[in-house]
Amino acid sequence: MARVITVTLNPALDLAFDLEELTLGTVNRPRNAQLEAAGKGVNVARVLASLGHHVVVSGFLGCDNDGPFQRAFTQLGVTDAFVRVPGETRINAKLAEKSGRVTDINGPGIGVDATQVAALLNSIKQQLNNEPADAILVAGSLPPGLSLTSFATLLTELKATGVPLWVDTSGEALLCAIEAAPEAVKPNELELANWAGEALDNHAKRVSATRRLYQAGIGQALLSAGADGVIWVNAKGTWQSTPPRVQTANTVGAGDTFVAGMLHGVLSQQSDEETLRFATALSAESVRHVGVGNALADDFAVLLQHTQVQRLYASRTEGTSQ
Ligand SMILES: Nc1ncnc2c1ncn2[C@@H]1O[C@H](COP(=O)(O)OP(=O)(O)OP(=O)(O)O)[C@@H](O)[C@H]1O
Ligand SMILES: O=P(O)(O)OC[C@@]1(O)O[C@H](CO)[C@@H](O)[C@@H]1O
Repeated sequence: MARVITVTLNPALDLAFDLEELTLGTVNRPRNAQLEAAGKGVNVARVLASLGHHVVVSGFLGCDNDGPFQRAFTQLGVTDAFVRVPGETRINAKLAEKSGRVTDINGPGIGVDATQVAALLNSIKQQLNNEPADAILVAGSLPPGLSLTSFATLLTELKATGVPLWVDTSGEALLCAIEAAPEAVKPNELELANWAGEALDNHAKRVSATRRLYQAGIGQALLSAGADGVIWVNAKGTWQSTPPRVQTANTVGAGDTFVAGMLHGVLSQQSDEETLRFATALSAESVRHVGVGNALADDFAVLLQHTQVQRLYASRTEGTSQ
């Protein structure tokens, strides 16, 4: 089993509401409400730990409400290396309607300063000194106070440790991450469109943009496009997957489940086809309920069977003019 350090710079307590239908400007009374320790890297850690990997969770956590995180980390059996900062970690509201539509309200998060960023880097390096890691994942948005320049420096320092660096972020932070050329990035369609400078509204454009992402120096270029599936470009070629049809209840955490599934396959030396099939099926499993995907679901073998995986090109240049 692998050892992975997940870094969530801006974690959250996710408050998931299960609504028949959201009506703006009125009192909405959900059928259920659930509060859970989350944030992208924490979600990835949940999946990796459930698959038997050793996980160190890191990032910034507010001192004043870290109880639910501590309880979750103990239950998951992950090592808590979060740097504590004064104040409260944000609470993000997730409003899921019966139709499958989800509205996210994500707070800005707790502010951090340069001293705390330096403490975080030292703490991750300390973890690496204690025991080597097979991958570092940096996931989610940047908290207030962490500038793009500091983020770029953090990524450069993490990359310099020699441990494969995976990044899943959005907006300006994604552009910054791509500049740093980590081992892997996993934008969704809108996020990659922002980098590509055009809407990725058809298959050909999605494939072409993901191949350009690979050419920009990303070893594992991964584009997720919801129910339309995934494009994956690496040194061995270009792959496409399509998830099985599932009843969508809550899509929050689907991308995180997918990233965790990919890390699991790659770090377990599974074939590319097996890796992509597993990660795609697991992320489809996750949208059927609140929370991350569960590989122990009764019908997981059926989901795997109904996940389509196809190799589009055998090398990164096949099918191009290069
Ligand atoms: N409606 C769906 N049906 C089946 N599978 C889905 C659906 N939505 C998402 N998935 C699976 O989850 C993966 C990730 O979803 P998506 O592209 O929406 O990521 P994301 O936008 O990063 O998600 P997140 O909400 O976690 O930020 C998809 O590639 C797909 O495999
Ligand atoms: O505001 P960010 O950091 O971009 O995203 C945070 C978040 O929406 O991502 C996870 C789902 O992927 C949730 O657990 C969490 O609330």
